[in-house]
Amino acid sequence: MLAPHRVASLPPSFYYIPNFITAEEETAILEKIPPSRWHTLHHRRLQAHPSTLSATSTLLAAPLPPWLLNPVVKRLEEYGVFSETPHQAPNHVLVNEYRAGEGIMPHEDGGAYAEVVATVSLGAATVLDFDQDRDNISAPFSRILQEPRSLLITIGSAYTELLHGIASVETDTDLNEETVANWTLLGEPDRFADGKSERETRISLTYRDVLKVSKVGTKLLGLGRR
Ligand SMILES: O=C(O)CCC(=O)C(=O)O
Ligand SMILES: [Fe+2]
Repeated sequence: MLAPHRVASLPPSFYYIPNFITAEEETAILEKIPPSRWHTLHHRRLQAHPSTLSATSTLLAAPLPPWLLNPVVKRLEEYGVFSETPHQAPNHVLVNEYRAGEGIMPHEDGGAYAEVVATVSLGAATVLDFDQDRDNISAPFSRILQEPRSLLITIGSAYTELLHGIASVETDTDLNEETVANWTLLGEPDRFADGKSERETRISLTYRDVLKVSKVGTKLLGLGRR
């Protein structure tokens, strides 16, 4: 079921699904994001559900909130996205908010998670850059354009071995079939016909399966929520 969505030009395995959720579902999720849970960083805000991982990259077992489960996790199940990870389902979601002009420095994600990452984009489009080494971050090895309501799935070592980042720009430029790996999979390529995409506030939901889960203490200490 995922095969038609494979980004053909890229190793190891990227899949891009435009309109993974509807505009109504997008609005409903955006309205449910709890304002009290934001951690403010230099150039973005983020929140982790059900909680931030411990220093040993362990997750305290707790369910994801309903607004993160429905419809996204149900639909991921239909596509079998997490069917081969240790818990056969995502157990952790990072919510990142970027305003126009904000991004995330090129980084690798480390080994806390199974090698399946599913990212839902809300609110606005952005461009994710992939690079093979830190000395060459000005010329991305590959770029993926993520439209609002789309799903990007990365399977394999891409997130742990490739640097990925989002440039801190107000406008993404030079977008075309040659420079954007998922161009032929876009839902509305005509919107980018002039090669440009203006940034607006984008919220991403990054679904992952954390490998180490601790069931101890969640009930006893009431730590399930943070
Ligand atoms: O917002 C995104 O799409 C990327 C987020 C990311 O790379 C991360 O949180 O590690
Ligand atoms: Fe990352």
